[in-house]
Amino acid sequence: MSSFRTLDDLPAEQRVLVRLDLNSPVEDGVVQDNRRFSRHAETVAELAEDGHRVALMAHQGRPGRDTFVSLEQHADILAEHAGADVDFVGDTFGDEALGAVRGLDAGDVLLLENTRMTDDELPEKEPEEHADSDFVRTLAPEFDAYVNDAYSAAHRKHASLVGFPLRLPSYAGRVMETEYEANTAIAEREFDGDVTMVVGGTKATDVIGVMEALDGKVDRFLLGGVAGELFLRAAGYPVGEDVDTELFDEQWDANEETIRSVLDERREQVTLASDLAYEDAEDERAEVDVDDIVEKTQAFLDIGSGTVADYEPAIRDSEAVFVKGALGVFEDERFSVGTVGVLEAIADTDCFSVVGGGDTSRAITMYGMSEDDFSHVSIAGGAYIRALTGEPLPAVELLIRSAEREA
Ligand SMILES: Nc1ncnc2c1ncn2[C@@H]1O[C@H](COP(=O)(O)OP(=O)(O)OP(=O)(O)O)[C@@H](O)[C@H]1O
Ligand SMILES: O=C(O)[C@H](O)COP(=O)(O)O
Repeated sequence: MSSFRTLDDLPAEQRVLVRLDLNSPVEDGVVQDNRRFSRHAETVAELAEDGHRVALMAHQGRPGRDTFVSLEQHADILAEHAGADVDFVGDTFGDEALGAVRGLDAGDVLLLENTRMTDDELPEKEPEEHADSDFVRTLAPEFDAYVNDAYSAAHRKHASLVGFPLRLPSYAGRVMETEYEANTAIAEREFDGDVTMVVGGTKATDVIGVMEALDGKVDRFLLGGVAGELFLRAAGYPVGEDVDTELFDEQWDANEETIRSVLDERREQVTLASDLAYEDAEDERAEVDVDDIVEKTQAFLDIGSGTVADYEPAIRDSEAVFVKGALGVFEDERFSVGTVGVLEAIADTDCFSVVGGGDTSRAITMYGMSEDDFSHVSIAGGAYIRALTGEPLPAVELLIRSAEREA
């Protein structure tokens, strides 16, 4: 299906420059382990075991943010998952980095410093301009091949993602390969039965855009989270407004027209929550039917159990289910009923299933579900959204161009 080359095509004994996406939550300066490490570790271990000399590039945070830190801790976490040593050099492409790269032996792995610490990385430029930057022109001649495994950053036109494939024969890593195939399935594959999309989370603008773009590809949308409340508002219920939050009003203004047109044109495809959950005066979970809500006086933090029961048969009857966004604030166990109930219903079927979004996929681990019960659990956020809508990903395009050039 994909028209880029993969590690199966990589010649032996290469000096490989590999782009990973290890961008992670950072709490009080401590980098938090997550799925991105365990997934990329497989690509890294394979390259090392095959005897290549491996230099890794990755980014963390953005300049000016608390999460903008060195990759020193990332090297240790990655090493643990890969079961191999991962050396670290605190330099991106200066003399220190070049010295460490030249010192690599077969099977060695080295992580270079945060790519966003060089000024050449971040400007959104055309690939040709990036390929001409000092960063790319200095590092590329040290390598025989470039491997991009950073599917979750593939929507960015940054030097380490789009510059190197113009200078080196380029290949997709294992994460890139699997993510690409699973996430484009909704746009590319024909399913015999119904395709269902579960839509929730806080980024309503993103998911409403997906709903609009997937007209014709999805038979049924099951709604929750912020988008779910905005749709209820459009359907005439007194919800979907901010009460001590900043999640609703702005996104309502930005999306009201689209929401109304989706409801007007495709009402039968959109299933709205029939009940919602909130925190009562005793700090317990309480539920209310949407028909009984007179005024929104406090936040709704989950879909209700009646809604979960409505959604389960729809999931059971589906051929494919795609998830984007959690149906409630699942991080608080009291409000995990919707997200966990729907994920468990998906896990119980043998439909083709993809769970996307960094936050949402965390619920699988948090509540003891097994990743193996889903066809694919994506580690991508923005790139997943773009894949669902069929928008091309610049870094993937460059891998395809490299394959065409070398053919
Ligand atoms: N009703 C709600 N009110 C407030 N927050 C909610 C509600 N429902 C879900 N959430 C929150 O949505 C978050 C997940 O949504 P988000 O839009 O970030 O999606 P994601 O696709 O998982 O992540 P990302 O795109 O960041 O990788 C969860 O952390 C959850 O707490
Ligand atoms: O975490 C992500 O979604 C990717 O690494 C992209 O990061 P960015 O949004 O800071 O470019």
